[in-house]
Amino acid sequence: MKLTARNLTKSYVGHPVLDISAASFGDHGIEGLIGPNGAGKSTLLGCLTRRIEATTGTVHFAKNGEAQSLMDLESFEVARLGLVKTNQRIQDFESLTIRDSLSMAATSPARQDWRSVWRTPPADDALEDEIDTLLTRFPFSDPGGYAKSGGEKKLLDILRCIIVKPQMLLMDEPTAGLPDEITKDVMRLVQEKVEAGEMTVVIIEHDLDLIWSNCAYVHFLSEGSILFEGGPEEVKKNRVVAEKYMGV
Ligand SMILES: Nc1ncnc2c1ncn2[C@@H]1O[C@H](COP(=O)(O)OP(=O)(O)OP(=O)(O)O)[C@@H](O)[C@H]1O
Repeated sequence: MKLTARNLTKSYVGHPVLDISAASFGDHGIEGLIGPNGAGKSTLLGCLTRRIEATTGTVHFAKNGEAQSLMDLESFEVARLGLVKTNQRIQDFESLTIRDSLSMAATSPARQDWRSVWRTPPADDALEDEIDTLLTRFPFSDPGGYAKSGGEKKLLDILRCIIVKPQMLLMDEPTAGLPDEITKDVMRLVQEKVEAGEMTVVIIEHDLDLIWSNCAYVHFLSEGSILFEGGPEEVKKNRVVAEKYMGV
């Protein structure tokens, strides 16, 4: 699957924050999207998934060689197509237990407003097994109850996005608020899914070690535009990236 954007811009009250002439994601397994604070990374992912209305431009999502414009879709319809984004901000999970939250995500991939869901989702043996496996691999302090800390809510958000079985997963700062060990386990799970050909991934992250060690391709965004793209070694050595981001 491939996600492409053309002439994509976003302005807030006449102030431009995004200006992408062309961008393409999905050819490299795990891709990184890096850049300074305020560069427009979250805005770009928001525009790609229709959570943010772009000022101009087009976004297409191609599956099996057939490209579909996303511009007339609501964000939940984009998720239904298999393009799913984690949340930078931690959502309120107080209305659903961890198990129900995972179960609901898996059975209702199109549903975006999880807080509006109150009923208990239907049981399914294979799904229950999958949830058991995830909860063994990622232990919560109260696995039969609710996600408690900010880190647990963040982890649950990521696991819900993965259990949906997206074609492409967009991760906005997955390490923020997560202990190092959990981050490593999450990245191992993501690597497994990517290597199995189940999904591709785009990661926004300021932890550059995570980017260099996981991403096969990196997009560098600065002041709303993609200034450089390439393999991690090329990006590390690039003069513009070094000057604008790494303070060299
Ligand atoms: N709703 C909004 N109204 C006005 N300006 C906004 C809004 N959302 C974002 N911006 C501005 O758009 C610019 C890009 O923000 P964005 O969050 O996309 O950057 P980012 O690269 O993800 O930054 P960070 O790495 O700090 O998360 C920033 O200058 C930000 O202040």
